[in-house]
Amino acid sequence: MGKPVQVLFDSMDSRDLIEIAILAVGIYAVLRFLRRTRGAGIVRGLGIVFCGFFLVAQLLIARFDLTELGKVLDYILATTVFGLLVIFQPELRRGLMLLGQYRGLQFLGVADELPSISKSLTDTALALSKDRVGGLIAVQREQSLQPYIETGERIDSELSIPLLRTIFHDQTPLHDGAVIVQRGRIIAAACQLPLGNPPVGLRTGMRHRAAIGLSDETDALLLIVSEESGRISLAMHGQLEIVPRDQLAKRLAEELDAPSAPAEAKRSYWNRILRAGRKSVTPVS
Ligand SMILES: Nc1ncnc2c1ncn2[C@@H]1O[C@H](COP(=O)(O)OP(=O)(O)OP(=O)(O)O)[C@@H](O)[C@H]1O
Repeated sequence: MGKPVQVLFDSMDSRDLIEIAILAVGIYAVLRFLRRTRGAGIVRGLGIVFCGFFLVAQLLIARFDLTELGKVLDYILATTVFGLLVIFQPELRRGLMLLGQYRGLQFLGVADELPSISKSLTDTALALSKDRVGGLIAVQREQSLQPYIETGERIDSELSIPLLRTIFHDQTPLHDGAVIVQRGRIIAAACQLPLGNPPVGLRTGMRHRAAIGLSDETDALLLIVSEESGRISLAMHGQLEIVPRDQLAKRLAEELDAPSAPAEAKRSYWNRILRAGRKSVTPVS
């Protein structure tokens, strides 16, 4: 066993080392990108099985010169890559979306200008709070909220304050659940969100738990208006932040209006690409 390994090392030149290094960096980047996504378990499981299988197969092919088997394995490899593209389509889409938002590409007209929605959201929340109407609005940022959109009723309308106030009015059929805002538009209402755990010592109901849950699973920003107290809160990264009314406009502008959006804008582009599939645990300041 020692001899073939020795032969292998002796036959390697600097070009092979460069190729191995590039492959290692590529595999590391893919694994980091996929870490803590819903496909991470599949990658780990399938990855170990496939690597073992291919290593043994390649050794046998080289040893016994099994060219036909080699061709079959090439087909299997191509099919596997195609299958992985299908399985990780949401993650790839998110990566491409980040690419579109990269400032360096804006001169190509790749990145779209999004309308500022913080003003409309502030006015909506203040009005709901004043009328003691409960509200829950999820604002999609980089991670797609498509699975949650599909649990509700599709709307696709401009972000209109009267429409939001109407949706959350407790006599309307769509008032139960969350509204989802995507790219500056109201995309769906009455959406069901995953429930999270409230902070220790804070008594909260389902609306706040749903906001914490989604903000823990995705990078969405959640705006919550309490029906009981009129209190306005934001949820991000699994944390709930009670926001005084006079601070709401400033906080929403900081989080949503691109030039001053602190956490996301300051993070380097490649860092964001690599972290796209992961949950952030940064506490809200
Ligand atoms: N999984 C969920 N996803 C989205 N919305 C939900 C979910 N569960 C409950 N809700 C919303 O929360 C409402 C009930 O809120 P509840 O009174 O339990 O919460 P709360 O956090 O105490 O809010 P409030 O302070 O407004 O009373 C429901 O009518 C529904 O609109």
